[in-house]
Amino acid sequence: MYAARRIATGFAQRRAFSVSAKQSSKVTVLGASGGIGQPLSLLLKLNPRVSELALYDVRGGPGVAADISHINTKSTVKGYDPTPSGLREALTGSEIILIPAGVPRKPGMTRDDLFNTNASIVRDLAKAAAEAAPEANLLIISNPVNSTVPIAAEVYKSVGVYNPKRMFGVTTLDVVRASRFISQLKGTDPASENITVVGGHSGATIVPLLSQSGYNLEGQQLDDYVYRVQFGGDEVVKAKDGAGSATLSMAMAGARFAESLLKATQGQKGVIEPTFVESPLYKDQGAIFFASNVELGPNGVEKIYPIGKITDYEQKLLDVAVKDLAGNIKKGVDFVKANPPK
Ligand SMILES: NC(=O)C1=CN([C@@H]2O[C@H](COP(=O)(O)OP(=O)(O)OC[C@H]3O[C@@H](n4cnc5c(N)ncnc54)[C@H](O)[C@@H]3O)[C@@H](O)[C@H]2O)C=CC1
Ligand SMILES: O=C([O-])CC(=O)C(=O)O
Repeated sequence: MYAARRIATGFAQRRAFSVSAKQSSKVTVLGASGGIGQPLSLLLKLNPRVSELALYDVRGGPGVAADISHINTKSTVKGYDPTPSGLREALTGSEIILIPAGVPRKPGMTRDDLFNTNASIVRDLAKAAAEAAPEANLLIISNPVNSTVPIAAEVYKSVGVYNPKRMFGVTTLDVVRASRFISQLKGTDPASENITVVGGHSGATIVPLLSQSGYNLEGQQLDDYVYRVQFGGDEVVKAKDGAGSATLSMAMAGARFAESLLKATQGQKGVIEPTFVESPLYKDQGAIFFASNVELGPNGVEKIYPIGKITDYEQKLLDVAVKDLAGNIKKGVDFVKANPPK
């Protein structure tokens, strides 16, 4: 299965790789019993780069861990009780912390409608992570990502341990969708597609840069493609009809991003993934965080790539995205200022 996933990873390093640096890593999932948390934990258990898997949730963490622990791969798996000490133990010594904790959308909702519930969940989990594992890489999946990442950053600042190189919003699903959708239009192999998607992770803030992959869709076909990438999440929300949003494709995307980070922390060079990080690219317009291609390294963010050459059409999309993003980011920052973690 992992071999198949590696092939499906557009950014995968294709050359043979001999692991030179450390090969063991503790990975923690907060929200491990959820729709994303369970398949994500399963995929992490199948990843030989993970040596220890810590599963925490406000309900059901130990059960999911017991189940996954029977899979015959080497890593150890432990579920933790939903107590402050359980959370602390799950986090201590962790190198990568993934947070898919929080409520998903129902039809008719935007991701921003999740803010009221998920902002405080992410704030409190980020506080625990900042205290128990300040050096770990924090990968935030909980929506609205455009605001939850700034929330976590503010919390880390309040604890005095913020390192922008180690805080990531997971936007990989947008790239996965962009690659799949173009392959459906063009009859290509989706595993070979590598569409750059920049901006943020909701609606108009998601900007696929199709021209950079040499594609030249026009008119309605281009509009439809862009809309599908921007609102791909809504397709799933509508189809699930009240039972949540994307979970399985998100688990794949989260596992892919974690795998890339593990490769980079374990010594591999040239690992590039798009991700939402503190970024200089549109800082002057208030978008302190921005998703673009990022080279990962042993210390997290190694290099943030510039946007590069884009069409006028893409520039217009980008202008809208940056404006929306600035508002989403400010909302997250203001939330922590008004409601600091306890
Ligand atoms: N970044 C992205 O591309 C995507 C993000 N998402 C987001 O991921 C989040 C999770 O989605 P699902 O897994 O479908 O939801 P879910 O409701 O199935 O699972 C969420 C889990 O979080 C747990 N939880 C809630 N509060 C917690 C806390 N304080 N500590 C630990 N665990 C806690 C719940 O018990 C539950 O098991 C949502 O906010 C959703 O919008 C979903 C798809 C894609
Ligand atoms: O649409 C949602 O609410 C979940 C999500 O972020 C996605 O599927 O991209």
